[in-house]
Amino acid sequence: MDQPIRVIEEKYLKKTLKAIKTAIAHTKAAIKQSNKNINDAAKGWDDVRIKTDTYSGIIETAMSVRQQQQLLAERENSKSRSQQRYETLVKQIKKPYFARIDFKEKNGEDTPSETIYIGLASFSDDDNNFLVYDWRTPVASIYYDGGIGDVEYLTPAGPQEAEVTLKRQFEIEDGVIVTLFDTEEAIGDAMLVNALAGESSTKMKSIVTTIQKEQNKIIRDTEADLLFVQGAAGSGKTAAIMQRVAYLLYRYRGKLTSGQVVLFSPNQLFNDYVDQVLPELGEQNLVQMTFYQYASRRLPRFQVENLNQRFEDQGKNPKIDQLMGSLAMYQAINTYANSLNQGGIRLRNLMFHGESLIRKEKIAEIYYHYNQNYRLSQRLEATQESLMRSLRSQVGVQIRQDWVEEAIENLSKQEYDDLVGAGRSRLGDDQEGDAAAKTRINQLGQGLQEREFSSDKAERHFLGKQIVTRELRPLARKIRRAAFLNINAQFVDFLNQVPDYLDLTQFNLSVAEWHEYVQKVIASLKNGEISLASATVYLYLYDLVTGKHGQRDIRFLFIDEIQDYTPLQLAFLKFSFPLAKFTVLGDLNQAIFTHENAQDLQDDFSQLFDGDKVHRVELNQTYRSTQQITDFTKAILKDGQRIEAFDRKGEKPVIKLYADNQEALVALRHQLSQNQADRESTAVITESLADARQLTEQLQDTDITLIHSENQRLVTGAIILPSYLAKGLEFDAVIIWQADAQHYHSENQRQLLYTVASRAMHRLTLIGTGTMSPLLTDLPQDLYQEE
Ligand SMILES: Nc1ncnc2c1ncn2[C@@H]1O[C@H](COP(=O)(O)OP(=O)(O)OP(=O)(O)O)[C@@H](O)[C@H]1O
Repeated sequence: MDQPIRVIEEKYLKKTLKAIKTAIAHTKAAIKQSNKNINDAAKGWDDVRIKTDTYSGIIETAMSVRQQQQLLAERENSKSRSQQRYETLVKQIKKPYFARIDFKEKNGEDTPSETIYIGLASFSDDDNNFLVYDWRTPVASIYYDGGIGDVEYLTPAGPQEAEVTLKRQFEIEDGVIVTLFDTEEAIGDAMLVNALAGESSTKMKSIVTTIQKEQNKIIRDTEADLLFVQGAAGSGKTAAIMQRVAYLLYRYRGKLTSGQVVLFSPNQLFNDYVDQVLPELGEQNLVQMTFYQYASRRLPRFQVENLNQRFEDQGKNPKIDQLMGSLAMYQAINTYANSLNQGGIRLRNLMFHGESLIRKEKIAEIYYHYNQNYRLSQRLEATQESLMRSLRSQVGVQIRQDWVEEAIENLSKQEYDDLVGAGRSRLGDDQEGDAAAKTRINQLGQGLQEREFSSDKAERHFLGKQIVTRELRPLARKIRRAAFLNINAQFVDFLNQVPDYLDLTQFNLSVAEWHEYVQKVIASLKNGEISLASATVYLYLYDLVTGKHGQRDIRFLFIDEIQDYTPLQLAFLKFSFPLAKFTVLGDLNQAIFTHENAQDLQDDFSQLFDGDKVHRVELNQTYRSTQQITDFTKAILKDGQRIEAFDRKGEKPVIKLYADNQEALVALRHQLSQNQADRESTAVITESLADARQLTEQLQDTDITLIHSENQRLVTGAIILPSYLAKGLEFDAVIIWQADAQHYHSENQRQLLYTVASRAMHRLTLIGTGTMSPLLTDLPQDLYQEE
């Protein structure tokens, strides 16, 4: 029986490979032709005649330059399309598909059975026969959603029922079928076991061949405005969202580009870890950033609190942390900003040559003389226009001032030439083809000639005007950038007024405690430092005052490790990306920053969306770790019962406690060599960065790399890293350093311990001194070995 199946399949593969080969040859020829077309088009530059004598000549020149540019762009586009296709085909010829399904559509009629093959991308031959279907096509969903029998899958026209009669999985390497087997399940366990058997790597891989049904739901959801995924550590949240991005880019191809999809990730290391998945799936990478980067980029004058500082500082005043990140704070900012329509805007004088040219009182008068119905953004815009008018009228005033006379006297030859036009850049010099440049050329006439003046007075007037305009330009820029708003003062004013805008007692805070905190914030602002919590308040207030509406071009926003965000941060992101559909993923049990507050997060955030458009998916099956490690880590949690381990056997986690640090270090060295001998790549995870640094010192003579900053690269081989940098990553073997009562003693660290322990795929060792951490003493003893 086996033989004929293999023969049939080999025949189909041969036919497919042959067609792909032909397509490769065609595409190669197309690329060659495109290159030739581009060269031909480039020659067209020789025919573009530059005429600058007359205005119509200039326009004619600009038009032919533009035409020429368009022609080239079209040909470049066509080349890059062919090149992309070529790259896909080259991948396809190695592994054209990974599955086959035979099914009948159930639509009341007696439809014939269909066979389709599923691969990374679709492939059709010259006669438009689809030999392979992209895994993202609606029909391919059948493969992921069920076993043999009836399945329902979603098409753009609505749900469709089908009866599946065969599911076959393939492993094809370099165009050769290595294995093939039929399965009755959704995704055969054998395939999954195989996929999970590999070793950890510094780069995440795609899971396209073994996507699970629950994950498929996440990947293909296009209805939700907010898709909330709660999933245990290692349940494939990150893997699923990378697939989802690839799916969305396919589903909305032509309308959606990878630049319109943004992922907020826990740290830079994580960005580095996942950056191969999309290229592997034949798509371009999305925009990835951390909240810290987002805030820092927008606040270049401040040193925003980084991951390490945030980790070390947390919990100093949990009540304040909770208040600063709450939705009550979000509301307070809204109400406060609204009140600025009546009064209270903080402004700066507009300074010119060391004196205030337009005083802030005057600006305030302008700002508030507009209609009551004006919104803050309109008020600001109208004020800017009015200030620009005042500035323009200043030209006539300033031109008569002594400083202008002096400036004219002191002009060097070069400055003079610059002002009167000689040596100024001309159309084409800087590729600038805008109307202003054309007009300038038109006015200046041809060549590097100087302007002629009818009299000394006219010359003086001309020069004076040029000088004053030049000097006033920075001020004009300030007005356009609304730099007359004193946003620092506004922020502090808001903080001072917080007790009037929200109920401090709800957060168990007294007014005195609050003001003490505000003083600290002011002191750090003076040092140019701002916490992440304050930065969020600051930016939101700034956006409301300046009437910013966020980035409207972003269509999909992903937030990984959402439990580390505050409700305010999320509300702010919703405001900042108003047209984006949100996919947020997290594990409330891994809340290493927000702790128990994370539990309310889901509800808080959902409030901001239309209830019908909020979808929730829970992933409880874990894939990363062996059964023994998952059973151990889930027992660390108080309510980890729902987490299900994947049936993959391994060693039990080992807890090793020693009398002193010296002995513990000896054991650590021993474990490191053992792991190395067993080819298990190891991460030694410490609680803090200081601990990681100290340990690295102590292991100086060992081949081990300290990962101290998120901007580093992950390397192969043994590494040491602090807990907060391990988020989202995984390693063959993990050693938790100082896993003892002295270091992991507080209930607050339970989630941290769970997070770090759940990074291990095959081997978990906990090494400490003294007594066992109280977070572990309650664990059933059969879940671990003690040494
Ligand atoms: N369907 C699947 N097929 C094969 N491997 C899978 C599948 N789902 C998840 N995995 C693997 O399981 C591991 C954990 O996945 P991932 O990192 O996405 O989990 P996570 O939920 O984001 O975890 P954490 O919250 O701990 O960061 C990865 O190695 C991933 O490739």
